[in-house]
Amino acid sequence: MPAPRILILGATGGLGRALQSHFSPRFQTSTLGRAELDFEKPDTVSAALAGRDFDVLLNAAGMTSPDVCEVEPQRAFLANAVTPQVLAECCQKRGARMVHFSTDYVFSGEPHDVLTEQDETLPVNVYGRTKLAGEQAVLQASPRALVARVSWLFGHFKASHPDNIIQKALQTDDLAAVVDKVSAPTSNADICRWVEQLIISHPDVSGPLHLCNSGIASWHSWAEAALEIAHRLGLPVKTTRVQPIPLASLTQLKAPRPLMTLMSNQKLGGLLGAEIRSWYDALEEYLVEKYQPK
Ligand SMILES: NC(=O)C1=CN([C@@H]2O[C@H](COP(=O)(O)OP(=O)(O)OC[C@H]3O[C@@H](n4cnc5c(N)ncnc54)[C@H](OP(=O)(O)O)[C@@H]3O)[C@@H](O)[C@H]2O)C=CC1
Ligand SMILES: Cc1cn([C@H]2C[C@H](O)[C@@H](COP(=O)(O)OP(=O)(O)O[C@H]3O[C@@H](C)C(=O)[C@@H](O)[C@H]3O)O2)c(=O)[nH]c1=O
Repeated sequence: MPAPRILILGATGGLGRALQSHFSPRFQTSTLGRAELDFEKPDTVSAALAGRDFDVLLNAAGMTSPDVCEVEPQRAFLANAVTPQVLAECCQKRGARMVHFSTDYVFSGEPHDVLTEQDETLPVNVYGRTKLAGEQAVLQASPRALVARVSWLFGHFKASHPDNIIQKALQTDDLAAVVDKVSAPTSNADICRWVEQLIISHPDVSGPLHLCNSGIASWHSWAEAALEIAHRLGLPVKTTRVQPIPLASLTQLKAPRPLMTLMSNQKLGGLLGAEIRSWYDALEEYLVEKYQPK
């Protein structure tokens, strides 16, 4: 079978840039940016895809700030649900496979065991509701699509919580992070490797699939882990200790956040035939690459 041609949407974002960087040296890859396809204009999708040759469409674009989605629900619905649906319809028509990225925020956050692909979804904010609507619309339009739910991303192309806390700790020892919110931090680089294996070795896998590193973290333990690693790497952080605070104390947030969204990666591990490494190991690798490049 010839190598699939890959079209990446959202290639200016954190995950999209990682996908572009991973796939472009290995596969024939192209991208469509906001100037060519505005996700708030679903009626332009068909024209934007015309003349594009691809076998796999990776959709990492969308309105990703829960707080912006909360105050712009119609725009969020267009970007996160309607346009993905039209993309899926186009993929289905041309026999292409769509990999659509979704989120742990489709779950309610109520106390629960680790969440499997079969567990009930019940988002608590507009972002989660529009992402869930997108999942359902994509799978209805293209049953062979893969809905890749990811959580708490980190990596080279966009600063996230560990980068922010390290930057703060270089200035001050007065740090706080939320302790009662848990999930699995996940490496963008690992997601790229998993997606490549899923595309090449599992062309028939479809439906929701949880793509996350192993282990559990709170925003607090994730922060302290990042600081301990940074300290070990010789960065002059002023502390490795972070004050634990409740999510309820972040009164500036416009969208409610779910508390417990830890997803099971058992199905992913079974498909790949390998243990999925822990978020801690993946975070350590990322910080070594960032602060001690070879
Ligand atoms: N970051 C995280 O922790 C998590 C992310 N996810 C999901 O993973 C995926 C990738 O997230 P992430 O990389 O963080 O996202 P980013 O916010 O970093 O990137 C979003 C991408 O979408 C594009 N985009 C946004 N609005 C539009 C629009 N109207 N038209 C065209 N393009 C648009 C952006 O383009 P531009 O540069 O032009 O703005 C950018 O390329 C998303 O589906 C997200 O829901 C799920 C769970 C956690
Ligand atoms: C981690 C953290 C964030 N914050 C603040 C910073 C920011 O304004 C706000 C939200 O932080 P974050 O952006 O990290 O969290 P959030 O917007 O909830 O991030 C989400 O992104 C979307 C795309 C997802 O799908 C989720 O899985 C999740 O990763 O909370 C704190 O005050 N303390 C903390 O410990």
